[in-house]
Amino acid sequence: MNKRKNNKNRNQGKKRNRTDKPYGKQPAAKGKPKGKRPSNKGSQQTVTTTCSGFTSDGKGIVQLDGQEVAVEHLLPGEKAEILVSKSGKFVNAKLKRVIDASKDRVEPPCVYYYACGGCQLQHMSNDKQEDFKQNVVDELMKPFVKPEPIMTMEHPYDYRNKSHTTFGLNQKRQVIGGLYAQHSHEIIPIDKCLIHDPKSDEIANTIKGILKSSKMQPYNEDTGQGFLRHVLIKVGKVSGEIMVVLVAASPEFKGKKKFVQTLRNAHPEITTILLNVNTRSDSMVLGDQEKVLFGKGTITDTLCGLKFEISAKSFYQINPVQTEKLYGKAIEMAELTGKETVVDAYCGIGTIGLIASRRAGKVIGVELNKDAVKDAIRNSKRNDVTNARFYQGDAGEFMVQMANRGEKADVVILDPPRSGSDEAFLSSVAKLKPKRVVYVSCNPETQARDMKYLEKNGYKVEEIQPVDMFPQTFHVESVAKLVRK
Ligand SMILES: C[S@@+](CC[C@H](N)C(=O)[O-])C[C@H]1O[C@@H](n2cnc3c(N)ncnc32)[C@H](O)[C@@H]1O
Repeated sequence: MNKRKNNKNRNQGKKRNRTDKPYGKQPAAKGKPKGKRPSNKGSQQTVTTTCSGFTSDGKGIVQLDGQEVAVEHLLPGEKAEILVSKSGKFVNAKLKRVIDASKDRVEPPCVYYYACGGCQLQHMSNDKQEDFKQNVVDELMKPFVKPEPIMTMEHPYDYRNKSHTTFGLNQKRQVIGGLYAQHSHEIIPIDKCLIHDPKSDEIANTIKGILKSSKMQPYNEDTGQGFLRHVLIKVGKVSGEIMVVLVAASPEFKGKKKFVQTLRNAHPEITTILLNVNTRSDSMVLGDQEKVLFGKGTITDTLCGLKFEISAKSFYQINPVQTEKLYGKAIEMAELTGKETVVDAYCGIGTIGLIASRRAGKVIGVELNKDAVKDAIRNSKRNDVTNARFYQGDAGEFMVQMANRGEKADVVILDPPRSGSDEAFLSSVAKLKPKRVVYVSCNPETQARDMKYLEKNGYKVEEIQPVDMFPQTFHVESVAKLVRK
């Protein structure tokens, strides 16, 4: 397995010694007068306690009045002062000061870490992150088999091929761009995110500069005024192709020509620019309306030796280095001999199915997103694949129809969203009786739930492989092989 024990990356070697000083720029320490020891203050109270374990999202657990409470940025075994506030039955606890630090604590390499919330584990050494994720998967998979050691990443930074920057005005009405703070719509101005592809941050900073020097205003969610909401950037890590999607509140793009020209002059490496119009008030980044301003409107990248065209609205795995390991394992678990009929459910742009097609008799892909299905069909042509068909629709309904028609599937590979699959899909798998099911998941919790259903309905989990697709965050990917009993 790819262990990163010898990894000399940014936060290795910066472990702190045990000390009673506060650590880094912890959020709870912000704005508090140094050295002052607050005690009871209204419903707030400072408590000294010791962390007993982790929650599944990487927070520390402390016991308060017999109740388990989660504290961000606290590590098991650490003694700390925490600020506790109570409102009815609801207890909120924030880390104020670490008194006795864990050997696993490191200085977070990102200066925005405590304000941003996009990453949750940067205060842990890479080895500890690995242990934490392994334990999360081991714990969830206890009813099945012992998971394999997690596949980690040599350089667990700069991996995201997709970035998303939000623009707004600060209190001085200056243009800012960055990420939303956790659980809020407050923009944290950020110039560089350590898990983004560095090129995408350079481009986002250029766009911020163009906004500052033009009359274009960022969109204001409260007033509904302004134009530019977000910028989505997708980078083909192998091809070097770059897509910039300007997400605006209206299709009226004044100064469009000049904006596009200025951006292209600054970044000739951009291969396509799109305008996406999002008039919605929910948290969806992209709206339905899309217009290509420059280039072909898609980018292409290479994964596992095949070329894939990717649209703005299609899903594409965000960490291609780890995706190759994940897909390699999924294909190995499928045990294809060249004859099998394979279902690639929740197939996105067809990546897994097209890679499997080289060793299968026939591939049937199903996906809800229309643009992704178009990409999948184009991708099968682009790679001269003649034994794959892709269909648009709900995977559950599609499988019900397949089962009702008495169709055959030897292997079902599924890779649903975080919410997991559904009973329609899983009960149809049980009816179709494929020899093997390969379940790829970005949420082992829903994966375990669905595998429990499959175990009750004729399958046995034989192998589980966790993969760290999202270093520095609490998220973990898992791929499992189930065989017909
Ligand atoms: C985690 S992604 C996996 C995509 C692809 N397998 C890959 O590796 O790139 C999940 C995909 O499921 C699609 N999806 C979500 N709900 C769906 C449903 N009910 N039926 C079919 N596809 C769905 C999403 O659009 C997305 O493309």
